[in-house]
Amino acid sequence: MPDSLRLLLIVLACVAVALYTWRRLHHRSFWLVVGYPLTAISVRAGWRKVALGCGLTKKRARWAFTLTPGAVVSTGTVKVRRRFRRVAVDTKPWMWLPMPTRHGWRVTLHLLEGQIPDDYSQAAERLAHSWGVHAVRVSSPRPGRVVLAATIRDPLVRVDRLPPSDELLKVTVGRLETGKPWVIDFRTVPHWLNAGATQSGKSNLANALIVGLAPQPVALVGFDLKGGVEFTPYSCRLSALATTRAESVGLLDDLVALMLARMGLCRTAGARNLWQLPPAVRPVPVVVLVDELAELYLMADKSEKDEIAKTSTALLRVAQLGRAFGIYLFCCGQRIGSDLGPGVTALRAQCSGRICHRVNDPETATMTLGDLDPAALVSARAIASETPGVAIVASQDGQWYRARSFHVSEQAAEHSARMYADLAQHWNEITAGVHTNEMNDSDLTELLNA
Ligand SMILES: Nc1ncnc2c1ncn2[C@@H]1O[C@H](COP(=O)(O)OP(=O)(O)OP(=O)(O)O)[C@@H](O)[C@H]1O
Repeated sequence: MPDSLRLLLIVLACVAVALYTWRRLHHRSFWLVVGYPLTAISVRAGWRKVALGCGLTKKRARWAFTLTPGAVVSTGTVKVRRRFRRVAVDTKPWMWLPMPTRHGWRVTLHLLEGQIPDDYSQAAERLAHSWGVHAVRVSSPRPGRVVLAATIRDPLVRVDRLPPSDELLKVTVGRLETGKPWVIDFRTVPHWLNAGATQSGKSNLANALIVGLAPQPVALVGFDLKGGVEFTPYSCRLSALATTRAESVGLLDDLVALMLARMGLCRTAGARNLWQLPPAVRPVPVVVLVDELAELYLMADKSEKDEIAKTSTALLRVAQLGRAFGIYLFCCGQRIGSDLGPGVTALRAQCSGRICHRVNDPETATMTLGDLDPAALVSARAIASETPGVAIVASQDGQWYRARSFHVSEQAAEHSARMYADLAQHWNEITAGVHTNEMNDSDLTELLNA
C-alpha cells in the first residue's frame, strides 16, 4: 500500500474516533455542531418527497413547458412538440428552517388551503418513519401554521431529576417527552385521574407527589383502599387516612362538611374562593390522595349499596365544588370503567387532569383519555411494560404529552414524610366545628375582623 494512502486511512480513522468520542462525551454540542446542520439540510432538501409520500401535498395549476406528441414524420418517428400551458402540479406546504431542540428539532409549516392540523397529526407516524426519528408531535400555535416537533430517540428511557418547585401546590413529578418538566399544579388543574395497570407506576407518581407536597403548608389526606399498605408508611405526614370503605364514608363526610364551612367563610368575607381570603384567615389547602378508586365503587352485595351511593355522591361533590375552597383530588385506579357506575363517569368529567399509564383494557384508556384526542389513546395503548412510569398526560396547556415520572422509592417518600411530619396539621384541628355548625355567620365575621 502506498504511504500516502496509508496516511489518509490513518487520518480518516483518527477523525472517526474523534467524532465518536465527541458524540459520546458531549452529545449536545456534537448534535448542535454536526448532527443538527446535516439533519436540517436533509429535511429541507427532501421535504417535497416526504410531503408527497405522506399525502400532505395539494394539486395546483401552474404554467409550464410540456412535451406533447406531434405529427408522425414520414420515417415513422413521432415529432415531439414543446408547449407552454397550465398543468396541475403537486405543491408542498412551505417549510421554515428546522430549529434544534433538546431532543431533536422542530419546524413550522404553512398549511395549504383546505388543510387542518389534524391532517398532520394523522400523518405524524408516517413522517416519523420517513425522517427516521422516534416520534413527531404536531401542534398548532396559530391558525394556518403547524409545528412539527421531532424527537430523535425516546427521551423517556432515562429521566434525570429536576430541582423541586418551591411554589405552593406545584410539584415537578417528571419529564415530558419534549424535555420540559412535567408539573402537577393543583391551582391550575385541581383534580386528577391517574389510571394504570398493576406495576405501571401509579404509586411511584403518588410518592413523587408526597415528596413534593410534604415540605409545603398543605394538609394531605389519604384514602388507601388497598388496606392501607400504600399510604400507612406516610401516615406521620398525613392529616387523615381512611383504609376501609366505612372509614372512607366518615372521612368524605368530613371533607364535604369542611367544604361547606369554607363556603360560608368565603361568603361572609365576600370572597369567591379561598385564595381571595386575607392570608391570616385563609384555611390550609387540602390535597386528597385516593388509591384504588374502583374499591370505593365496587359492590359485593346489595347491603353495600347505600354506602357506595354515599361515597360516590360525596366524592363527586368534592370534585365539583372543592377547587374554589382549596380541596384538591388525585385519584389513582387500575381500572376506571363505566361498569363501576354513573358516579365514576361523573367524577371523570370533573377531573380535567388525566394521566394514563400502561393499561390492560382499552376501556380504562378510553375512560381516562378518550374524550381528549384519539391519537393520545393510541399512544397510551403502545406504552411498553418495560418502561414503568411512562404515561400519557393531558396537560394544563390543553395538549397531551408522553411523559415519565422520576423514580421515587418508597424509602425516599417515607423519609420525606418523617422529615416534615411536624407540618401535618391534625385533622380534628382542620375540621373543628365544621359538623356542628358551631361557626355561624356572626362568628365568621368576627374571625374576619380580628
Ligand atoms: N418512573 C419510573 N422509573 C423507573 N421505575 C419505575 C418508575 N415508576 C415505577 N417504577 C418501578 O415500577 C415498579 C412498579 O411501580 P408502582 O408500584 O408505582 O406501580 P403501580 O402501578 O402502583 O402498581 P400496583 O397497582 O401493583 O401497586 C416499581 O418497582 C417501581 O420502582
